[in-house]
Amino acid sequence: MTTKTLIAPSVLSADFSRLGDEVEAIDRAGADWIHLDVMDGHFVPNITFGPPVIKAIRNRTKKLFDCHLMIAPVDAYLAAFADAGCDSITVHAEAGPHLDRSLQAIKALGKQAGVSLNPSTPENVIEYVLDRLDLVLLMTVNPGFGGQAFIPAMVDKVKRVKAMIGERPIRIEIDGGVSPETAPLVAAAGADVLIAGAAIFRGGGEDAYRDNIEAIRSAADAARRT
Ligand SMILES: O=C(CO)[C@@H](O)[C@H](O)COP(=O)(O)O
Repeated sequence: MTTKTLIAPSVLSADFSRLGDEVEAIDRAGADWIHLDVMDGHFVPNITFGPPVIKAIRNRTKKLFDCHLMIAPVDAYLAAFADAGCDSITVHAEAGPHLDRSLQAIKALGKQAGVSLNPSTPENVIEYVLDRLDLVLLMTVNPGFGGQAFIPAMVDKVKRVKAMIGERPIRIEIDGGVSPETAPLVAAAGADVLIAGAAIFRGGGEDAYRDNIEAIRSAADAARRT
């Protein structure tokens, strides 16, 4: 959809003891969006943070807060995440029970609506909700943890989703194992937004984050041009 690849650092790999400072650092380092991984210890085998933490860091940047809800059930919590300052809210198709209802609720809250698919979930589950979507987040690792290896079979899925979307203004986001080595694969297949945690939050500071963001972006943009 976009001509330039957008980079969304996942704060899952940030230093949580200095989360507000880390958000400011990735903002200054060139992040396009700030990716927030919310995990409940039920839908995924890890627990992170919820609306109070998001609200506490909201005033540290003006960049888009891209909220990825790995929680089930989800509908009862959508308003709290909207109120906390999330700009886009993505729910998992697998979290259920009613994906179409969840997407309608997100739009009614005035937020961008996204759906995420685990690696094993076929893309056809989004066929009948495409017209409610602003983004599709394709997991390229199994959700729950940062620093896992990219699953190469997902490149074909990116191509299939790109074809399904057609001319609709829906962004494809990629999440898991994104690095300068894997970014070209998904960018060439049709990805618009690359989420990365471990590959950005290494080196421990703003200058390293800037280099890491630029390395992913330039590798992706070069692949898009070829
Ligand atoms: O949603 C998730 C994990 O469930 C991701 O956002 C990861 O946090 C990406 O981390 P890296 O694989 O880039 O380290």
